[in-house]
Amino acid sequence: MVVLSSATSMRTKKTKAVGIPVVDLSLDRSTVSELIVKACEDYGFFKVINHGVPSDTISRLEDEGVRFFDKEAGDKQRAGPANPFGYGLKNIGLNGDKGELEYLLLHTNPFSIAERSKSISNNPQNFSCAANDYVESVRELASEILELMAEGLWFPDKSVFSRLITDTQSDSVLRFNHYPTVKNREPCSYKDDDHRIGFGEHSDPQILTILRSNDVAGLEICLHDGFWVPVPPDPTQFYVIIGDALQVLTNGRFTSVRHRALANSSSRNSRMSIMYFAAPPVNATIGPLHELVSPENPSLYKPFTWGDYKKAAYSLRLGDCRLDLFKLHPTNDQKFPLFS
Ligand SMILES: C=C1C[C@]23C[C@@]1(O)CC[C@H]2[C@@]12CC[C@H](O)[C@@](C)(C(=O)O1)[C@H]2[C@@H]3C(=O)O
Ligand SMILES: O=C(O)CCC(=O)C(=O)O
Ligand SMILES: [Fe+2]
Repeated sequence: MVVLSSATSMRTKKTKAVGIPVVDLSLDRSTVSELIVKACEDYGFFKVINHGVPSDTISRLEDEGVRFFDKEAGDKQRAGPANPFGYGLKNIGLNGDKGELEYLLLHTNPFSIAERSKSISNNPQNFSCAANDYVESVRELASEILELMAEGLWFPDKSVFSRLITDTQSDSVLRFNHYPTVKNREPCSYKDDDHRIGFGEHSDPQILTILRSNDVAGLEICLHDGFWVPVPPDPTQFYVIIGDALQVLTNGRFTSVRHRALANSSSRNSRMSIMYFAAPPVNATIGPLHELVSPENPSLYKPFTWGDYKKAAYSLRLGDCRLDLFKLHPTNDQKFPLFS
């Protein structure tokens, strides 16, 4: 099943009908695992339906997010500045990237959530509880999807990916992005050609991302041929984004999709998205799995720890191709020198 959308090339501005894959998790396991592998190879992105996350778990966290972003600027600033965790306004990361948004970035460790919630909410216990329940539910969903991927790739060990994110030391992150409505004539912090950018083009560094938004559009993904495809918002379902670490683990068989969020200029309502970035522990080694390496498919990346990769990500700009730093067979057009 696919949802139809239209794609625009940055250069030609041509559009074409494009189907974003939809995976129904209630179908039989072997069909689901095949569909997921195909979506990961072709798009690095898909939508899941019948995902099993309770609607009440979603709405409780959504309400907490709305309550926070509705606060006075000064109150929100008590939870900032984002360094990288906390409340951020227009500044993304530590190297000068900007976008038309405000956000909250939290580590998913329950102690860290409990500490942060004191500056986020007037009822910190409610916030912590909603965030922990949500994290637990989407972690289960992410773990199920990773097991289905391993099955679809015919790996004997079906938890080869999932155990990286279910580890108690997992470095996973929860993010709320809020894109206020900007009128087209208002000055804009970040503009790329004709686009007012909410969150600029990038790939996610982690293993995978589970994204959900309210019913306001803005997210776009980039296809292998360079066309940008708007993703129709669907508040009841989740989108899955393949991250760089999964690209490496699968030796390039799955590709991390580049995506962006356009600033919210056409809608009367503001857009809010919530992302769970599923990551391994900081000291976990990420490298191509031996099942996907052969003389015909030599290893494309040198192994690194998740900690090394995060360090590289935070030393670069949002749109940089940080995976190039870890390629084993660099080409001349690469942007960065390799680490020695
Ligand atoms: C500019 C940056 C923001 C980011 C860290 C980075 O240096 C490059 C990767 C960015 C990203 C994209 C996905 C997630 O939103 C994020 C939390 C992550 O892990 O990597 C952000 C980082 C951030 O906003 O701190
Ligand atoms: O807000 C969105 O829809 C996407 C944001 C995103 O890609 C990110 O925070 O990494
Ligand atoms: Fe992202």
